[in-house]
Amino acid sequence: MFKTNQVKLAIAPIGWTNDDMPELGGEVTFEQCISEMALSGFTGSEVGNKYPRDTKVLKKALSLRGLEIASAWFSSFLTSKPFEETAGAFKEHRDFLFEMGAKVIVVSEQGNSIQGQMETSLFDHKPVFTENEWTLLLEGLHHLGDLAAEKGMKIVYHHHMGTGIQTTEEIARLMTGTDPEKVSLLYDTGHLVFSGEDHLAVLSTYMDRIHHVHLKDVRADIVKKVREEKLSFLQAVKAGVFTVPGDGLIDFKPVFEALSAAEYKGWFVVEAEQDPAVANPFEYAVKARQYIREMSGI
Ligand SMILES: O=C1C[C@@H](O)[C@H](O)[C@@H](O)C1=O
Ligand SMILES: [Co+2]
Repeated sequence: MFKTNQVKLAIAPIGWTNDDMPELGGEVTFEQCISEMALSGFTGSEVGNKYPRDTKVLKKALSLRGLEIASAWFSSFLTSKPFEETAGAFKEHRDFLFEMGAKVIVVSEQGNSIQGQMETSLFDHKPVFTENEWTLLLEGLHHLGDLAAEKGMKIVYHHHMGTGIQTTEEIARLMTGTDPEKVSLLYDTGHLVFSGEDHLAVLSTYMDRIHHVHLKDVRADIVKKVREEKLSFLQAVKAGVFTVPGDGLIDFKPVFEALSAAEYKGWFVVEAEQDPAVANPFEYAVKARQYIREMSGI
């Protein structure tokens, strides 16, 4: 299906230690995490809070295990703080990723976000941007795209539950309001399906803007529970709303077929945050690796 030199397969450390709730997997070491990633057959990783920030140290630890850095998350506050604050932090993050050899930078707007609030009902209190916030966001993203281009890199925008860019309509406004040369899209199956969006329609509509993919599956019974019990995003994660591809309700075959037909080039990142005390991350990484091989040939 895919040409093997055009796509690569990574896994995010969030299944081992969760940066949004560091108590989940707090006891798991950096070495255990990256060793298990390599042992389960992945060749890349995103960056977690236990990863050394010294690029020489990090490169050595990763190359010993045949791993590369695919990208890393960046929280922008374009709608809620002066642009200079986001720009300063972004440049530092960009330079770190550039040094690590990554080509794309994951950006998600966290102004007014409720994703980090433990008690806020996800489906009742999702932020909706005002016109002024839309302007700040779109202009700010163009500037971040320019800063990324200084290093030959791209920003890939991460739509996310509990933020101002979650639904199909919000993604559409973001895509039509930004220059494709400056702002690309990160496609995250789990967030779209959790939100109730048609993930295949989003994929086909924005295929030419998608330059990074997060592969996450969703447990249908937990989505129902989150809606009925008005849980927050973090409570949903703790309850097990996300899992690895092949373990939830999403059929990944059409996702891979569409991306392969469009000759997608870049990283696929398995990203399935759940409580490592309940879902052993190594076991789930092996399960994901096997399912992806069966579904895509990667
Ligand atoms: O890419 C991601 C990074 C996490 O911090 C986030 O909460 C998760 O859900 C996600 O998709
Ligand atoms: Co993601």
